[in-house]
Amino acid sequence: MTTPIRFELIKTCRQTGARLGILHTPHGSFETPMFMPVGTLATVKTLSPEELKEMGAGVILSNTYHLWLRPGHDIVEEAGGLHAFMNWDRGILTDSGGFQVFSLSEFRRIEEEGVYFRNHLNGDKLFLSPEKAVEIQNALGADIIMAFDECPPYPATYEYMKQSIERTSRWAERCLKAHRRPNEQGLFGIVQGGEYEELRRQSARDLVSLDFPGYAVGGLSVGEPKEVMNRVLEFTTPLLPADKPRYLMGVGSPDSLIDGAIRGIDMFDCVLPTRIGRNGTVMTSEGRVVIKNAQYARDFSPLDPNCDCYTCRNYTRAYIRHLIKCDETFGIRLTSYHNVYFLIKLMEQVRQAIREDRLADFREEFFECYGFNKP
Ligand SMILES: CCNc1nc2cc3[nH]c(NC)nc3cc2c(=O)[nH]1
Repeated sequence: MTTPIRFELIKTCRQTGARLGILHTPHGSFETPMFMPVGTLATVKTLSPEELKEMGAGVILSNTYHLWLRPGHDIVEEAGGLHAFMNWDRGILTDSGGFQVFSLSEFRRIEEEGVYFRNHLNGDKLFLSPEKAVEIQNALGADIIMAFDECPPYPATYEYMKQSIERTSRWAERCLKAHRRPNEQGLFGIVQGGEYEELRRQSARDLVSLDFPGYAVGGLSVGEPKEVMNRVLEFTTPLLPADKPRYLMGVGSPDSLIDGAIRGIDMFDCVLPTRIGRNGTVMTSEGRVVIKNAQYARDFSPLDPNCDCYTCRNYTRAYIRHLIKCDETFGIRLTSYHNVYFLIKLMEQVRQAIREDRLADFREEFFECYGFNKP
């Protein structure tokens, strides 16, 4: 079977072990480590495909659960798939809906066959199974689709986690069997196991034996301390094939992106840049700026003096503060544009540091400048 997703390992950073790679997809090839902007409802909120392209976005995410409910995967399929529907001709990854079921719907019942829960919009009873999640993603047509898994809450007992990962492995096999378009869409397995090394090993062993074209590390960025995430990555990524892409779901903040790349992660996604952008918080090379603060009322400097994005080249903190205070839509467009640009450019700097075998030095400099604590 010709897999549509291929990971090309270019080099490994001598200082940290981080990887520089190229992710080849049916909609283009993109360097890794990469940050993938999230476009839950088939749009990266407030930004156009042209703006995403000009800032260098390669792969963006859309959300199976949400698109299943609205507009319905049948309408997207009729449009010719997500790329045609949203006029995006680069890479698209869809998640499988599992996470939303666990995070959006308080009522739910998990059975072997799948999950029973309620539509978060109107309370209707719903059912998602590995087969249904793959059917929806086959209709949406993303280049990378995700297995249907359970992302247990943090913390979870060893006993609960063990039976959960064993079911997630059985679900992963059912996803592979249900996948109708393996030559056009790469199905990634999701490793679970919480903070338990033995369970991460068991989950990774099960999934690697099924030979997926790529693997995600799931069950993280769910409220655990950063040290726990880093420790889990340290003993999980080495269990995954070096010639396959590794995707850390739901991450993240600038420091977590750097620390994840150092621990062998190639792909990241997070709603952070557009979500905090909508309430007027921006990431800058000197730390976070909450633009509504009175201190910026007469500050005619750019959001970030070291940024060359459209927002920072053309508008001042005072002006953007004014727009946000007045609830002017253009304001959140400017903050969202800058935040997505910031993370995409951060990954460019990470890739350059890997080329120069100095990612640990870069981490030091960035943390110093950004104001993160050292360890
Ligand atoms: C593809 C659906 N499955 C799936 N999505 C996830 C999405 C996440 N998003 C975050 N933090 C914001 N952690 C996540 C974990 C998972 C996970 O373990 N599984």
